Amino acid sequence: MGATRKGERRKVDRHIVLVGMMGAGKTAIGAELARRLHVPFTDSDAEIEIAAAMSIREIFERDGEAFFRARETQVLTRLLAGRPRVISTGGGAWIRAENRDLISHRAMSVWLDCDLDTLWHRVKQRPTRPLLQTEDPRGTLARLLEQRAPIYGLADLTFKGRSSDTVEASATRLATQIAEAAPKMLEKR
Ligand SMILES: Nc1ncnc2c1ncn2[C@@H]1O[C@H](COP(=O)(O)OP(=O)(O)O)[C@@H](O)[C@H]1O
Ligand SMILES: O=C(O)C1=C[C@@H](OP(=O)(O)O)[C@@H](O)[C@H](O)C1
Ligand SMILES: [Mg+2]
Repeated sequence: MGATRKGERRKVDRHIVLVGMMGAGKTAIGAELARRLHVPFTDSDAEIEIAAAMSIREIFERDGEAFFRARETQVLTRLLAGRPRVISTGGGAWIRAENRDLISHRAMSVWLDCDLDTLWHRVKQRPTRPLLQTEDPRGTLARLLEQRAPIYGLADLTFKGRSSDTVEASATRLATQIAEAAPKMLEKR
């Protein structure tokens, strides 16, 4: 059960899975959206880190990306089998066809679509993303965005981020957009 506003109880009968590029705000907006809908929130990267007792960066360094991707699919499988929640994925999760199939069966997928400048502004300070530890991280981000955008576009819903919005404002707008797109899923009790 959930509520978008005080006194407005809703039932959430499917997972909501956020996909999109690094820095799009999946982790930040996902947590806020879950609070609003009164459902649990899980970030798949955080789950992988807890299970491995290592940071994403350490996992990439020690075991490589292929190992990380296998753990990511395992974690998503487990989370999707549970009760409805908001799940924020890592930016590469939706790119794997196997994960898209898993997610599509059990969830509404939402692409947090953001322009390159906004993404870069948000990720450039933080050394936590191993894929951006390159000579030209902005160029890497641009290339990944170009390659991945058509695949993110396969998500059930596209949410256009605005650089001027706060996380809270984005979560409010996203909750409204989801309710409009899937009124049955967020039915008022
Ligand atoms: N409108 C906004 N939407 C999303 N994130 C925002 C916004 N404004 C500022 N931020 C900040 O940008 C960062 C987004 O990073 P994060 O949520 O980790 O993205 P992702 O999980 O998609 O890589 C966070 O630090 C968040 O607080
Ligand atoms: O785009 C990607 O392939 C990745 C995105 C990261 O998550 P965020 O999108 O939450 O930064 C994390 O899963 C890992 O560094 C790989
Ligand atoms: Mg994240």
